[in-house]
Amino acid sequence: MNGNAFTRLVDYPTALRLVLACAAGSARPMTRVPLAQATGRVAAADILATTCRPPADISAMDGYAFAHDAMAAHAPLPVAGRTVAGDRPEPLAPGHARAILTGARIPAGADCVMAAERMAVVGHAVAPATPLAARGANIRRQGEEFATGTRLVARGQVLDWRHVALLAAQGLRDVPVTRRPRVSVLSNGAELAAGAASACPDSNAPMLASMLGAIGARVSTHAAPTDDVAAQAVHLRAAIGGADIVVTTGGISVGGTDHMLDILRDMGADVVFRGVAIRPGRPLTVLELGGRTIFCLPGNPGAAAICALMFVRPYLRTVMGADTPQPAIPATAGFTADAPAGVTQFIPVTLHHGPDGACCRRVPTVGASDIIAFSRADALLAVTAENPIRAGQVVWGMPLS
Ligand SMILES: Nc1nc2c(c(=O)[nH]1)N[C@H]1C(S)=C(S)[C@@H](COP(=O)(O)OP(=O)(O)OC[C@H]3O[C@@H](n4cnc5c(N)ncnc54)[C@H](O)[C@@H]3O)O[C@H]1N2
Ligand code: MOO
Repeated sequence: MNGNAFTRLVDYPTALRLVLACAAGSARPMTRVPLAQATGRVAAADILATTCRPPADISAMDGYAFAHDAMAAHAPLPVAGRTVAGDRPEPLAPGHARAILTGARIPAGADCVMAAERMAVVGHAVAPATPLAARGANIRRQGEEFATGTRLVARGQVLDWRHVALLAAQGLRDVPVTRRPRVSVLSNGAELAAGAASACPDSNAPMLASMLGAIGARVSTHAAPTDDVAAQAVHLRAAIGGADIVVTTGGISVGGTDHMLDILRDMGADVVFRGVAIRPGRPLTVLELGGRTIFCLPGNPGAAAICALMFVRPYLRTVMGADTPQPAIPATAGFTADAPAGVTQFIPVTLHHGPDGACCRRVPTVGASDIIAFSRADALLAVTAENPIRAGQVVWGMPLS
């Protein structure tokens, strides 16, 4: 044992608040990316419409445009020309109709469109075959969808196909986004050395690279496959160099080979908190060093996953400027669960379609070392002594992917 015992655990809400406070001081600078690469990136500025939509009055139908009064009084009207999408049409000659296609600008002088299948063609003229449509019918008015100056995308929006469509329709080719934070992931422990007597493949680094890369981080992975303090310090320094954020796993508990905290303290890091009242994941320790936040996650893969999901992921979203919260999914609990006093317990669940909407079932887990439970689960639930889960109650699942 060493002098790094978990003497003052912070509770989960406090730990999350402290982590997000660290993130608040390190907002990312801006860059521009082509729309095709914008999915998952965070808008770095509000984007306002430079043109309204539709940009002019346009036809909603393939058919005929005409002046309502003229058609009411003098049908059939002779057809003069055709207007298609992309044209700038000549004004309509008085007393005439114009063949028009969907999306085409309405010629000046026309104030009504009827679909072709509702019109009778009489020689070179057209007349309604059904009751005459109302004045203004089948015309999409200029700006009816949005006006010039409308905010199309808010700063902090996580971009997806919906925003890509909107921005592309404005003729934009790229979009201002926050830069991707560089995250160094470092796995610690002599058991990770290929030649170890009882070698343990490193699953934490690939897991974290996958999880954090998926939300936009640029992740590099490092290994300190040793329990030697000096050697671990060398690997840690290499991981810190060039990174905005460092995430280590292993070597953060109180065992004789758990050196991360001592090494970081020797480097001058300030401890933000040491240990959180969560299960699994209690050893999570967060420090700040030279403007970087350093997350020391427990080595147990299940515990490392929970700490990354519940702390590193929201931290990165905040650093990237995302202001939309991670969506949570409501579901009816199909089970009962309690937690000990003073602890937030995270339990994996599956989500199903039930008779009254989504319902969830508990996934069996052997605890912090478990790596298969998450692959069978869809979401995590938080349980406390004050907020136990009772069968039939609506709970909010935090998605795992
Ligand atoms: N006396 C105490 N012992 C422990 C405590 C405690 O409070 N007092 N806390 C326990 C808890 S909770 C956890 S979680 C673990 C965390 O310990 P460490 O963060 O120091 O992790 P290690 O001991 O290095 O490794 C734990 C476990 O995970 C495996 N591991 C490590 N790295 C990887 C990796 N990259 N890929 C896959 N698996 C990895 C490692 O082989 C160990 O089996 O401490 C408890 N002990
Ligand atoms: O809290 Mo540890 O992370 O359970 O095994």
